[in-house]
Amino acid sequence: MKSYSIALIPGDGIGQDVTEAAWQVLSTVARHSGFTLTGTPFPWSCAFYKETGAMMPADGIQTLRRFDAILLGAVGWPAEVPDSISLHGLLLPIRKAFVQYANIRPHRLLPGVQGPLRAEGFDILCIRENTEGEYSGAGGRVHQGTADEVAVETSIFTRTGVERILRFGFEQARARRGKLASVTKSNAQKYSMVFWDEVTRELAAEYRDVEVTSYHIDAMAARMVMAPESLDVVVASNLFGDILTDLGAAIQGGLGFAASANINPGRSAPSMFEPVHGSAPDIAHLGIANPIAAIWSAAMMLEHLGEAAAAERIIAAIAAATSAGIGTVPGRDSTETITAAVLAALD
Ligand SMILES: NC(=O)c1ccc[n+]([C@@H]2O[C@H](COP(=O)([O-])OP(=O)(O)OC[C@H]3O[C@@H](n4cnc5c(N)ncnc54)[C@H](O)[C@@H]3O)[C@@H](O)[C@H]2O)c1
Ligand SMILES: O=C(O)[C@H](O)[C@@H](O)C(=O)O
Ligand SMILES: [K+]
Ligand SMILES: [Mn+2]
Repeated sequence: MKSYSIALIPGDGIGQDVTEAAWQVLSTVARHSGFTLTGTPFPWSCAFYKETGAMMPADGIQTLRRFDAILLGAVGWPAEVPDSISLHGLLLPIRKAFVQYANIRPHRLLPGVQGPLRAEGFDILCIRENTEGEYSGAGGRVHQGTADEVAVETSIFTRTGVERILRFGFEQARARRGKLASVTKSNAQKYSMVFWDEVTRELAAEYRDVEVTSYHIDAMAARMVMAPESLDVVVASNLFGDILTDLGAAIQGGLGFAASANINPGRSAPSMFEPVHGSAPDIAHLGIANPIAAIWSAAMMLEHLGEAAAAERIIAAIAAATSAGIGTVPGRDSTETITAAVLAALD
């Protein structure tokens, strides 16, 4: 029997609630599908930071490397640890060290879910560059606390990084409806984003079957609201992709529905699967977090591991639950009720 070893990092706040739900679903689907999953939990989080002074141990990356995949909840507890420390201490080092350069985030309405838009038939795949750009962490501060204070933070765009994410986008578009939207702000950012547009045009010559259009980020934000059906695959830099995918989550009914996969396409290291949302301190441990985003992310993990049929079973079970009206009204159904409905649909 095939067996997969999964590193579980529930993290903070509702990350813990939804990872528990996703693991229940994974365990059930594995039982029905003829493979085994072994989960090894890691308590790396803001609480761990408070105890040890680090978000993960010094050999954390080395420890994770031997797993087939990582399932993560959310990282951040801003009341106690600055977000810049928690993000740069756990999530970003994993994405970078494991070359998870493609952050894939699907945005579509599940059956029974009423989004805020009149549009219903959209099916967007956002692909966010996940290792460099605005998240490079290159910068510094001088004269801190004085009137002469200076803060600099430089975006870094490399040909390797830009080309590989665009190529990934073209490939996804080719496998879907053949349309790629490349998002920049090359009117204002005249070096990095002009470079991104140039590489887009270079690759377009190789992918003549894909219809590629370049948009500015501001226009894309409006388009996702006004004409989401006009979009297929959307590829963007790290920060632009981050922002657009919370917008994507909003048009699909909320952050409780938005799944994501941090993929290492070359498979030289494990990929990581997590909902788009954060630790939601406002609802943490109240038992009302929507686990669907995390469960959908778990399905993306199975698909990546080669268990496509089991992944489809999970997506179908989520759809069965939402079709029956479970989890479709924000805040109404408990995490437990929604999880139970998905589990029941798997049986
Ligand atoms: N990838 C990650 O781990 C990740 C992502 C985003 C934010 N964060 C961190 O999480 C913390 C909180 O950030 P934030 O408040 O900006 O964003 P957030 O995504 O945690 O929450 C935004 C809003 O959406 C709601 N929400 C989010 N997920 C939900 C769910 N599953 N069900 C129901 N409602 C849900 C929250 O209650 C909140 O009102 C910060 O520390 C931030 O840095 C981490
Ligand atoms: O990448 C980020 O900015 C955060 O982890 C989070 O907002 C996300 O979208 O993953
Ligand atoms: K998350
Ligand atoms: Mn985000």
